Amino acid sequence: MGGEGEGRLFETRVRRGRTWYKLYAASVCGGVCLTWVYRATNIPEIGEKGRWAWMGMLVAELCFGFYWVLTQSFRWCPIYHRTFKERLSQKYGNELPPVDIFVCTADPTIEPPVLVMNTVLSVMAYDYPPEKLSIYVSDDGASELTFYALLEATDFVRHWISFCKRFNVEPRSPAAYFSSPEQHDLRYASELDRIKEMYYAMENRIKVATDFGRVASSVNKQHKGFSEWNSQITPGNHQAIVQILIDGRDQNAIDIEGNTLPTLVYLSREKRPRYPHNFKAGALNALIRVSSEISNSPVILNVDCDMYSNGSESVKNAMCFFLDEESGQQIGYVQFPQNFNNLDKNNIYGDYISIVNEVEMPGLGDSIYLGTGCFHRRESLCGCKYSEHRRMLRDMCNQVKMRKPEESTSFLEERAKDLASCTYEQNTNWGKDIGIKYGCLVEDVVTGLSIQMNGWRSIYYNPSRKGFLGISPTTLSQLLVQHKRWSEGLFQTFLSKYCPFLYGYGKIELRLQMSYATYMLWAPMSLPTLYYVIIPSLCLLKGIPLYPRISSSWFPVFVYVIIGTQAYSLGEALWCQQSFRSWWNMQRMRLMRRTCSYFFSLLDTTMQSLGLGKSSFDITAKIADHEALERLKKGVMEFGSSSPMFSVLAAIAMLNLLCLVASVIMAVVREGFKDQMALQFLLCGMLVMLNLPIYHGMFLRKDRGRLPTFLALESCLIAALACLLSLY
Ligand SMILES: O=c1ccn([C@@H]2O[C@H](COP(=O)(O)OP(=O)(O)O[C@H]3O[C@H](CO)[C@@H](O)[C@H](O)[C@H]3O)[C@@H](O)[C@H]2O)c(=O)[nH]1
Ligand SMILES: [Mn+2]
Repeated sequence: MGGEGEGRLFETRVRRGRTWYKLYAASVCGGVCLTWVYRATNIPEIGEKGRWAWMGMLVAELCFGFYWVLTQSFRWCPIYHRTFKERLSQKYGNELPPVDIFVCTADPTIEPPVLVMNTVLSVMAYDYPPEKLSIYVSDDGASELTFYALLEATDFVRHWISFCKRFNVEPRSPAAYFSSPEQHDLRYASELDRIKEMYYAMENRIKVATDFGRVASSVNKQHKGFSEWNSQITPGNHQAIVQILIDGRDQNAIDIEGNTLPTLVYLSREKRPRYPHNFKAGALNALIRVSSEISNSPVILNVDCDMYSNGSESVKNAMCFFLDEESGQQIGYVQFPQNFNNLDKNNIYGDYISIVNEVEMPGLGDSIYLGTGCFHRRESLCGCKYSEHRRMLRDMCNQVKMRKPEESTSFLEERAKDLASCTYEQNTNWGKDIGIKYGCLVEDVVTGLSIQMNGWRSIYYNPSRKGFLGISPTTLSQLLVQHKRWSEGLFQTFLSKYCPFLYGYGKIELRLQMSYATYMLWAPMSLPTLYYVIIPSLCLLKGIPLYPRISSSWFPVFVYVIIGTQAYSLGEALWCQQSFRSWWNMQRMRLMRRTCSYFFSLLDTTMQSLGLGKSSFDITAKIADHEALERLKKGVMEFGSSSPMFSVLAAIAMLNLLCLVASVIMAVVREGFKDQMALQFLLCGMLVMLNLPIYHGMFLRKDRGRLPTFLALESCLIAALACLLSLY
């Protein structure tokens, strides 16, 4: 898309070394085909032992093979973008288009107001003309504590913005900056102390209120906005609340150096029990409408409340794409990667975001919309088709917020409330053709896909300084629940009219269709995985061979496929600056996600298609208790609660342990080691190794994060029963 040339604001490069990769991929592909041939030609005769098990293996391996082909879409032709910010300032100076920034929050207990406020402060301090920034906070929790935190921020930000700009500090979330190891410059030590003190005093006031559960009555009088809260308000039942906390058009809204401040708006859309609120998608759509009334900027950035801005140049970077004269017109959105600042160094929860960011996403050509850290052109989000666009973005560069005489702040607020009412969307196309799509747990992915279908291109941009940092789950059950929600949403999308192969056919590249499908098929891939972690082990116990013997000429084929794919994935992890241990943990978590999250989401999807049950958006917690954090630091997995998912995990772990131990005993006591069992033995052994933290959590640990005792008993029982049943 981007290219050489003086005037270009960005360039696009293709990664080198692809020929080697293609040779490798072709050889693995050949290997996989050969394993299929072996399976198909060696099925035991009718009446022979293991005929069914064998056929199941064939089906599972066919699934794995096809899935592997899908994953090649990422690796075939990865591209990278680079922006030229100097040229942007040469060309446009401060004449840049205005930007609306949306921050979503939904629950003051699991998303603490201080966290939300830090995210808001970080985006208010962007290195961008402040009069062109408007920040909108959507609070689905309708919490006066969140409102209070923002109110506090309106004062602090006057100092913070000028501090950031004078000393060019990064990152610009105060909490993150004060705790970052980045060397603070001694030249401004006294200023730093002063602003730190101011921040912590404010943080303390907010925390006191948060602990108390509501704001003090003295604070209550400080702002008219508090009058919206009365004892009847609950998150699910309240009127629309819109408060313009800072009006950028107001002459008095200035920082301590006299520069204009960005606009800041608090919004809590109306909610009533009888009206579906459509979770985050509904919140974003209300934001789109409310912002169109107040600032109506042509570019929109949306972030989750935990995703603070870590790089103050992100807006300018995004503009390099939108304002590029050759291809900028067609770009519908620019997605920055998700990154996390709370990953432990051993990576016990096998976070693979680095692989996604460095390897998979660059391979798409375009980008998937990931729900946070994404800049949209307003038109693309509002359902306009690419060819229909009229105004060029660069013509909007001079658009500044002008106060029309009749538009007082309270007048705007009243108008905005109508747009945020729960009846507004009735009999409209909101959630269908306009705005974020409804009815899907991964509203972001579907919305991105439909923007691409409307003819817009998209950019995945991964700068070396990470643009955004958020919080990833810190307990195993949080993580599994989050993945369940994703895989459920993704699979439902695959089954819906948005299936990339049908919906996207002829409209987006095959490679992109395949990449979408790779994620959307997580849920059904749980079945072959479950088969593979149960049946070969049971067959090992029973003495039914499922793989070629060591002396067979098929043996090297299997070994090549196994070692080839594993070594490659290790190489990829190392290339992404992960350690061996981190890679090993990723393998474990991949297994757990597949056998638990994906399996449960498959079950739920099936139930729903039978008309039983309904999916819900379980918000990911952004806090953890102190003890649990200590364990995380030590690299110990947190089980804690007893979720049904853990029963499956534990049962599979016990089953493999039993099969391994029993087969070792039998080999020693009875017939000696059979060489046709070698690969099965290896597989079972590997599974036991991967499951070590589960045995540890069941039998050895005493802390509160261990697996509950009854779960240990239950899993032993199930595993023993399965073994006995398979023997007879
Ligand atoms: O009714 C709701 C539910 C959630 N949210 C907000 O949505 C964001 C994402 O929720 P979170 O529970 O943190 O989701 P994640 O597990 O982090 O979700 C990832 O996946 C989602 C799609 O499932 C995307 O929308 C998110 O941007 C992406 O970070 C948060 O800011 C929430 O406050 C709302 O505003 N209203
Ligand atoms: Mn999140």
